[in-house]
Amino acid sequence: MLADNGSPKSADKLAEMTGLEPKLMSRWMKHLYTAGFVSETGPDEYAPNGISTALATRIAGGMTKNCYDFMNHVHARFPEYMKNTGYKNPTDKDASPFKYGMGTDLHYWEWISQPGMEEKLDDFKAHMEFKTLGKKWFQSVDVPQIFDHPTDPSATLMIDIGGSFGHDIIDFHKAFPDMPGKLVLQELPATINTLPSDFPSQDIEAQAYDFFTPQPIKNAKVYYLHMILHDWPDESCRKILSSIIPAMKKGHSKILLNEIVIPDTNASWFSTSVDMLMLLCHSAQERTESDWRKLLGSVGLQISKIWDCEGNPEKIIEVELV
Ligand SMILES: C[S@@+](CC[C@H](N)C(=O)[O-])C[C@H]1O[C@@H](n2cnc3c(N)ncnc32)[C@H](O)[C@@H]1O
Repeated sequence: MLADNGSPKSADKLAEMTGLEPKLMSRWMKHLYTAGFVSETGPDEYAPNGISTALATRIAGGMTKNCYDFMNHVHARFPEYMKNTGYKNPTDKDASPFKYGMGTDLHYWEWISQPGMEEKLDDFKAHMEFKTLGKKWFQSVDVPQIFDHPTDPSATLMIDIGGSFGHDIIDFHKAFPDMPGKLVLQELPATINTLPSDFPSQDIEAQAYDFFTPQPIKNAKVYYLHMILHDWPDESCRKILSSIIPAMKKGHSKILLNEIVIPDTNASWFSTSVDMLMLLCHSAQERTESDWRKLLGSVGLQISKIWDCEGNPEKIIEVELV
């Protein structure tokens, strides 16, 4: 649809360009118009609108495919899953709606990291980039205060644990190129092994690491986890946090959780939509402030501050050893 500067095209023309049978294209385009995805410019003639133009980009298109493509199998079988599990709140990562719907024994991350899933992993990567297109967390908090005005270039400034393909830590480095200290991206080997050769390895170290194993980098200033714990039920979150705690230096190290905090009333559609996605993919959840305090307290951590991030649903939760 975007060819020739998005000029209006007949359904027949679109059929010719894509190989669809013209009658099918005509029926389809009428429906896409009623659903708000395209503009109708005449009888059986259409042009892209803002939505179709955005969906044609790698980032918005990949995000949409990641949420709906194979996940439609999970949505379709969810009522059956609920019936079989007695309509209980799913909290078992080994018996998630995803596993049931996809008919797989693999957890979401194992499934999407398999050989042959490169395109789906790329859609996931696009989804992660999409959700950080707006204002970044470090643009709406007092960064020097959080990092306690660092001065030692040989110390580890921040580790982005489960940082996907590095988009957050790369952007942080661009925003604070002169802040002293090392930056590290930690991720599963399937992701680290596919980092582009131009990954800024001189400035940011990339390390293959499973966050259920002991954190190898001790005394870092900040252990940053962006939308990690929301992928896991409480029991798994306790294991992830417990793998970091022995590496932390009391009075120095912090964990920064960049996570949704669901308010007690008037939650946003974004927060509850992501909550439903976490339920389906991982038997996991978004959390309220009291959920966070309870979870963190159960492993000997405490919240020192929650930064509102100018109303963004994703907050910065500053966490220290008790
Ligand atoms: C929801 S994504 C968040 C990615 C990134 N932090 C962001 O917010 O854009 C969760 C990430 O955790 C990574 N992950 C899952 N299991 C992991 C494990 N056991 N060890 C390390 N990373 C893991 C996934 O590969 C994925 O990139």
